[in-house]
Amino acid sequence: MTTMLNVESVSKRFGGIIANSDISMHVNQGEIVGLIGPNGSGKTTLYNSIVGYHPIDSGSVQFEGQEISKMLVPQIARLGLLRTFQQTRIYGAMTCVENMLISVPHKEEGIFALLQRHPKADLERCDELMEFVGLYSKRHLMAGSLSFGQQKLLEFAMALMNEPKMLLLDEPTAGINPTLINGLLDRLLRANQEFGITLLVIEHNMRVIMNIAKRIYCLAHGQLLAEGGPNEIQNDPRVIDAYLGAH
Ligand SMILES: Nc1ncnc2c1ncn2[C@@H]1O[C@H](COP(=O)(O)OP(=O)(O)OP(=O)(O)O)[C@@H](O)[C@H]1O
Repeated sequence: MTTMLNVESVSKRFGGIIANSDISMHVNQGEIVGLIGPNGSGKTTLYNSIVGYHPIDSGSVQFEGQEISKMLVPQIARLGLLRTFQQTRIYGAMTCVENMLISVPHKEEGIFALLQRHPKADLERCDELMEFVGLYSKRHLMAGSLSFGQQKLLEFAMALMNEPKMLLLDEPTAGINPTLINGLLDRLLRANQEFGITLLVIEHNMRVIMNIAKRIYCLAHGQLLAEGGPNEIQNDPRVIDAYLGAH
């Protein structure tokens, strides 16, 4: 198995708060791996450290064997490693198609040039992905008129526009109704199987993460608490304690 993402002894503090302490983990090519932990355990900080949102204090992050811990977000994105956010980041006053088109970082062109030019390949890919996430009939509607769950699907499609090799998803199902959750889960699995995209998924919904991830890492108080298969993790007394202790 080829290691796609390798995180070695990563630490990050904010003033007196140790958000990540000596975290090591890896994700193999083609895997879906879960990242869980109570609120404030350091999951989002770890994502930000991986994709270059802030410098890490110590440790190493490698993507496909290349050290990326000193690189900036756009450089890392160009290598094919992207993250999504807990809160959707779409422009409500633009159509779904326009949101899709501006999500592709184009050759230093301004947003207006990009919207006028509509590269054909991008438009075709946009249509395919709108179909893929089930939003084709809504593609010319303002993104702000979509339900929250549909906006999450749009955001997922926007990430796919960049043809990532690996996506870090931050609570993809948060705030979505159960019917749409199943639809989103199905899309995540298909993106993994059909497009070959490796996934690391932060998720508070245990049913979801236990269903899609083959391996799960659990953080608590900024440290790696446990790693294992869904059953192992579900029955690990340290994980149970961390969650019970957090409520
Ligand atoms: N920019 C920042 N400045 C100061 N403290 C921060 C910053 N970002 C995160 N922290 C702190 O680091 C710790 C870990 O936070 P983080 O957001 O990574 O946890 P999380 O596991 O993602 O939580 P949640 O599940 O609630 O999103 C928390 O104590 C948080 O307050």
